[in-house]
Amino acid sequence: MPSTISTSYAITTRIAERLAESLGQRKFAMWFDHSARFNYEPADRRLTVNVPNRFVADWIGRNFEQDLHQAASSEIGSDVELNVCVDPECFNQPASNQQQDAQQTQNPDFNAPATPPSPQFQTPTTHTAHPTNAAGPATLAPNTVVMPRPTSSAPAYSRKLRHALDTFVVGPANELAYSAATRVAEDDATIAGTPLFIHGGCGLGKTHLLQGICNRYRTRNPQARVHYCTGEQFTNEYITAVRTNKLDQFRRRMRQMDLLAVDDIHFIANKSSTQQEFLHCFDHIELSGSNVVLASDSHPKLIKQFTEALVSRCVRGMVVQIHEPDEETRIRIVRALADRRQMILQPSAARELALRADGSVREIEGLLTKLHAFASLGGSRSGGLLEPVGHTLINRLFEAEEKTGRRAKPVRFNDIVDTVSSELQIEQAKILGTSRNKHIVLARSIAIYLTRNMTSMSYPEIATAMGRKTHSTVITAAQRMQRQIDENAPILLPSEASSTTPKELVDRIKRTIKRAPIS
Ligand SMILES: Nc1ncnc2c1ncn2[C@@H]1O[C@H](COP(=O)(O)OP(=O)(O)OP(=O)(O)O)[C@@H](O)[C@H]1O
Repeated sequence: MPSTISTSYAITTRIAERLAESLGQRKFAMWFDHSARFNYEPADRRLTVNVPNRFVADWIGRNFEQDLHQAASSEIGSDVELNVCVDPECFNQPASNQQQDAQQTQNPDFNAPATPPSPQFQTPTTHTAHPTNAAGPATLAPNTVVMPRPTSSAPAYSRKLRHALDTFVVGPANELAYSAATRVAEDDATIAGTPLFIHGGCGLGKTHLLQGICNRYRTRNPQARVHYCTGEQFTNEYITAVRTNKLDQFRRRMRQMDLLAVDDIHFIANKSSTQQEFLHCFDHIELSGSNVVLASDSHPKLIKQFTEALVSRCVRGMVVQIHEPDEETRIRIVRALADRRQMILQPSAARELALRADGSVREIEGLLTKLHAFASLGGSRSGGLLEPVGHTLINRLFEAEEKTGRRAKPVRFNDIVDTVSSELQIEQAKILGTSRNKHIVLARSIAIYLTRNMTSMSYPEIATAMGRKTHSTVITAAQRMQRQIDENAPILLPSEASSTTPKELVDRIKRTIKRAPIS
């Protein structure tokens, strides 16, 4: 059994337990025990609740959305996407089919070349009121409804898209993406029919922008047909349509959209038939002057197994990247996210958190959730209630995280130079020196770029650490590295057998630095 399935199983069990605790056993038993099936997908931080009919979906959506969110985010440590899906079949499946079902999610495309639909879509799905271990026979536990099960149906009730453009904090790293998003959302006639492709690392706000676009578009055009889904949901909807002989309906619906937003579009990369379907849909929408907005973790040209046709459609529109936010933006993001949780942070605490949290905004979110819990656990009334959270509490949180090994100590300049030196097999003295050899210059630029991104050091401080009198060369090096990452032209290093790209190289070194044992 793939470990992700058992992990997901364990997580959904705990989420259900938390939910039962917060709702009370009676309410939980009434609405979830026999009529809900949970599936958590860690990669997407998405919790799907499968229910047998629309009535239950609506009820759960209206009455328990907050509790579900609360239960899931306290378990995961950050907010999750929540879907409530009607899937009657899910409640007819014998328990023995569950493992098969779970394994079949690993199948990348339901109708990979020239094969009939895979059994995934012929096998009836399972229901049991109790948690079932995907690895073996059902184990019964009262009042818990958990079963890791893939989502194979389109969400019938998708909770209201929660992100708005107004709550997006804009800074140099994301202003281009934000401005493009605003133009699409406001139906700017000069870009009608021009697709928008937003790409960037994990947790940097792509979903936020896509949902924000849909929400604003809908507010401005209440009659408009707007559809937001992930690449995975698009795939599932398509597969379901094929399986149920409703392909025509699916096509009509998708192709008539005024705005189609597909998040994590890379999900369809290795699925040839889904890609083809999406391409036709894309063409129809574009030709009618409507809008397609896509998001992915990479530039379209770098998504492996994207067909040439799809890449060309994507790149002829607006392709914009979101970068990791700079220090000032991060501080504003910390404040905005704290506001969302009704937490009051002292200014120095917001700064401290912004400096110590990792690159992604999701990381900041996770820390705020923990901070909130930490404050309550400590018996303090701060952390969202009455007293502002200060520096001390944040230091205590980080100390606790370091002790339990959940967080490495802050990265230091020397750690970075050390790692760059051993990864690229270039002596530290050379990295800190003035040689213009192109590989040494690259190593130096990477070290500077990562120091700027992974530590709180300012450019003048980095210059001093590098033994430079002024910081202008340090800024140039960081900018050059950013340019190389954006262009991402392959490079061949003497220390490597095959070529790599600057992004891959920088990400790899970053991961090594993060994995380094706490010294
Ligand atoms: N600039 C920002 N302003 C306010 N909130 C932000 C910003 N960037 C990210 N966030 C918040 O951080 C969280 C993660 O963002 P989001 O889910 O949009 O990231 P993502 O780029 O789609 O990540 P992934 O690729 O992992 O799906 C969300 O709660 C989002 O609201």
